[in-house]
Amino acid sequence: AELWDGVPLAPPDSIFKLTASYKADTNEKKVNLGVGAYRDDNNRPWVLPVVKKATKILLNDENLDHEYLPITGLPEFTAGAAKLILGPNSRGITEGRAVSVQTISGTGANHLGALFLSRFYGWNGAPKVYLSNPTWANHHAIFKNVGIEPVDYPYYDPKTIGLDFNGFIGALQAATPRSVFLLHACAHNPTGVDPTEEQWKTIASVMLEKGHYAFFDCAYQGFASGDLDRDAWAVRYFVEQGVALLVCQSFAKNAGLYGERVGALHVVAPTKEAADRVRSQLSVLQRSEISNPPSHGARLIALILNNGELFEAWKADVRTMAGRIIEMRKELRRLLTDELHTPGNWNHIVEQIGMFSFTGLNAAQSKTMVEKAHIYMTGNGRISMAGLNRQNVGYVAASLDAVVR
Ligand SMILES: Cc1[nH+]cc(COP(=O)(O)O)c(CN[C@@H](CCC(=O)O)C(=O)O)c1O
Repeated sequence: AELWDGVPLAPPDSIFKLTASYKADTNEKKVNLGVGAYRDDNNRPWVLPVVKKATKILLNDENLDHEYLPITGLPEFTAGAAKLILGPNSRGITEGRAVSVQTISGTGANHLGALFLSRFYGWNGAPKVYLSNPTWANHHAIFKNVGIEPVDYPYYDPKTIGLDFNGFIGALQAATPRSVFLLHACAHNPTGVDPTEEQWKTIASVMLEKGHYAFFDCAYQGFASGDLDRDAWAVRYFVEQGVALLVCQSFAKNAGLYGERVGALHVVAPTKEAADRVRSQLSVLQRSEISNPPSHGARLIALILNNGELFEAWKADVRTMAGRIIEMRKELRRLLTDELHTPGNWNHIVEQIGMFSFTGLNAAQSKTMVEKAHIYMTGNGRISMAGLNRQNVGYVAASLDAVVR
């Protein structure tokens, strides 16, 4: 047999394939509503003004070197990142129970968290993780890669194009005690449907009662409401309530640092002594995989998080991005409802929050949007609202109207 004969041909990743197809498309009407990456009103990637400021500061820093970072990353980055998501006065931080490790963006945090659980969590039988149905395209592969079997929990209700809250709670109650549930902290991907604060409180109380573990994935802090603290509410509430948890954090979207791969994993342990042991094992795992993380993006975020003026400027930039997306939600819903009188109810376009909208289009309709209208979107009906702008929103609305009629 030839070397690698046993290697099967894997299918291309759905989201990255969409981006490649969009780039290859020569039709001047093409619109990219695929990858969850922010674009300004001229459909250009947006380098946040605050990131430009921080970059200049770095470039003028005579002492800047290219030495290794510690295995757990740049300390002024991880400390700032922990405060950002857990809250500046979090008991997890003040009691020394929060373990923070800089990772290769949000994906790296998901991976390291999953790898750690696969090795050290007290599993009831075969390792498994409950993932929302639907969830981010990459979640299943991340957990399978470390030997944790993904299992779906009900999350989205196609009838209401909203949250299947009863199904979700039912799954929490039916699962064996101390099961691991992945929770989207805010701006659920792909549905844009988040639990209300009241619903989060019920979810937390059932998880406490059952001893479940909350594996939070937070890739869009600031993108849902435009307010960094509001979007961290669920995570902070769960820490306060004493739910066992970890949080995966990404700065790809809210800082526009997609390709710099800036993220962190925060594990909140029950005691400081446990935290020290968890940190030591996370370091062993990180060392064998990447040894230590890249410095550039972490330095930018550390400057922004630890300098009052830059932090305020960043909050303004986050509000700009969230604000433009919310404007596009309103405009798309207005066109469909008031101008085109498109069949169906389109209120979910404005009720959903964050980067994405789950349109309710089925696979065939989504396919038609790509093939006929050159509007690139995922097969599950998800559109990235950041791909909309004043120039193309009319064309997208007309195309949506055509496929649903
Ligand atoms: C829920 C979630 N978690 C983690 C990540 C990882 O992000 P990063 O920090 O870059 O590793 C993403 C990005 N998902 C959007 C971007 C492309 C991708 O799939 O990755 C998306 O769904 O379009 C998420 O949507």
